[in-house]
Amino acid sequence: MIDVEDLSVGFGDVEAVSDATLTVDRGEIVGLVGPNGAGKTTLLGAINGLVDPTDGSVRIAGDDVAELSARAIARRVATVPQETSLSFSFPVREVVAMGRTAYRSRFERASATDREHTRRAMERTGIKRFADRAIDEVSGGERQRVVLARALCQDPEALLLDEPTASLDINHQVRTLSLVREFVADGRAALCAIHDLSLAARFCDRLALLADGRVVATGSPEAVLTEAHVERAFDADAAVTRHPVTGAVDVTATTGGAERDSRVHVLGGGRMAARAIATLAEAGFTISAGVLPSGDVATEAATAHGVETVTAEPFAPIDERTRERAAGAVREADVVVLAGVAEGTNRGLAAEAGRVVIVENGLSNAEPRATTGAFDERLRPACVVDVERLPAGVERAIQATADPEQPEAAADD
Ligand SMILES: Nc1ncnc2c1ncn2[C@@H]1O[C@H](COP(=O)(O)OP(=O)(O)OP(=O)(O)O)[C@@H](O)[C@H]1O
Repeated sequence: MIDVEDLSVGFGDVEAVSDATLTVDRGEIVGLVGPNGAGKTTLLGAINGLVDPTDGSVRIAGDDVAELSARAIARRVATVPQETSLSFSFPVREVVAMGRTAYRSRFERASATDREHTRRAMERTGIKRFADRAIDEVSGGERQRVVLARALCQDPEALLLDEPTASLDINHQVRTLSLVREFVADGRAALCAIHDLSLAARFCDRLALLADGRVVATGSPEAVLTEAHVERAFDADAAVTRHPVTGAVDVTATTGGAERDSRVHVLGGGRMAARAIATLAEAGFTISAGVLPSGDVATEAATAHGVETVTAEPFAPIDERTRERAAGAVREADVVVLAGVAEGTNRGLAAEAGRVVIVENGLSNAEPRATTGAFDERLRPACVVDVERLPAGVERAIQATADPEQPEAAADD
């Protein structure tokens, strides 16, 4: 159904996907697993024709994607993207109905079939309750289900899903993947990038493990999720067992000793920074933080975890001595985590840091995603984290801080 052959995709000097070969047959879900930056999103982008390969080919049901129009691709493949923030404010119902645009001309009215597909997609994803609300007035997890409904409404032959469960509670994670199972049951196919290896093992028929743009293993979850594969691909210690309830392969990453020596400096503030501090502290890292506003939840979390913190009065100008103390901690850190939206001094400090990981509504290790205000372009080069060198434990702990529901309000300095 989906045939990817010797596919390579490059962005300038970066070869994001190298010589990847992969098939997804009718009736199966294939899980695409691998560390951040492995090339999963890029591979999905090449399959739905959004990204041009530098080499190789992609066929959907025998048709070469490079030779299909966008509309023809949309009738065959629907994508549930990782980034679900939509920059307009249509009602949920209309967002779902947009899945039908591949089937009619721009000014044509929705047919009875279109309406029936829209209704069924909303029913299956359980979003009817808020169908009349604006898309920017629903939570992150609800929005993710709306985007899945839009893809189902498109009635495609194949679904491409990029982290479809990332913002979902445990109930909706299982429901969503069960829906994908139902989707493939009648001979369609799904390829799903997914970070939760245990969920992947439970719901996918086969897995493809990607690392550094290459497919390093394919096969059954048991064959792919071995300790050796996981440790090599993710640079993490892993324990592979069987889940006591589901019986599926269960992967638990453990923090290796060397990672604990890393110094992490947290900039920003608010709940997101508080969670970054708590998770990193629990993972055993040496942490410093600030400049944080005194009285802020992040400052409270820092105090509770005995973190060395530079604080200043909220909204007051930051004096040079305070800034210099924070700058000293930033210089000493191996990794700087920008959690929540940092303005002014903190943004300047981040711009001076060698390696910065931005934590916002999810982790971005490569492309900075600012949720409010303009993004300071000076930060961009600093944000392209060298994944090879980023201690795996830092990355995992940071990911655990991602708040799926609420983009964090700015904690100004
Ligand atoms: N538009 C782009 N320009 C330059 N480099 C890019 C671009 N998009 C992705 N990359 C790079 O390509 C590589 C693969 O990125 P990709 O987003 O496909 O990884 P991923 O496996 O989906 O990661 P994640 O798990 O973090 O979502 C990374 O090194 C990334 O920095």
